[in-house]
Amino acid sequence: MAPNRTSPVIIITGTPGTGKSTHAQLLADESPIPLKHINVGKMVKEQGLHEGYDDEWQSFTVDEDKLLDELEPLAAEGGMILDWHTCEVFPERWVDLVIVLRCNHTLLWERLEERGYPLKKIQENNEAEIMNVVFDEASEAYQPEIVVELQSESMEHLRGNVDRIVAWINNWREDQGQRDVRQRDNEEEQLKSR
Ligand SMILES: Nc1ncnc2c1ncn2[C@@H]1O[C@H](COP(=O)(O)OP(=O)(O)O)[C@@H](O)[C@H]1O
Repeated sequence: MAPNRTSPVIIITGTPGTGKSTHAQLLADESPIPLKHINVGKMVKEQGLHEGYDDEWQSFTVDEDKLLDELEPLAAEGGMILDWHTCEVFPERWVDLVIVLRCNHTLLWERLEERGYPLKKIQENNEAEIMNVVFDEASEAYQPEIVVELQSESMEHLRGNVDRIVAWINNWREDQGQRDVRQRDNEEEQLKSR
């Protein structure tokens, strides 16, 4: 956790179609403190943070250095939801909570088909979901206690997940407040003992 952040940085990740943007938007609307929803894929495209378009995969090849430079000041400030299908590029020091959304693969297939993805892209993503690719990546990149897996198959899941994250934000603020008080007390003690 960065020492001076007054608002957390939350990653919402998962295979495409698991519900990242839907969760991030609702969370941004309902969070007790302002959180900026950053759809990283959209940002890469709109701000040209890429090395070109890959026709085979129908997606942009991300320039990670450019992306991280762009996000660094926002991460330092805090108060942000990073919505992306991958997460291990973000430095550990940036991140307070990682939500990995999960979805039954039959349902995921339908969602991606509805989105008009080519068959190859649907198959690739479906396989990634079955093989736990995003969860494994998140678990390798961050401390296990900040990585939380949540099902995203129904509106009840969506509602419950956002409520849980809001409760987590309230706890985080409380912990942060207590830490600030302890830090102030320590500083006062040190001044007195000089
Ligand atoms: N928990 C959920 N219950 C029902 N439908 C959902 C849920 N999460 C997402 N969806 C639907 O699935 C589709 C993909 O969601 P989206 O948020 O765009 O996924 P992602 O950002 O992970 O690609 C959308 O049509 C959305 O309405």
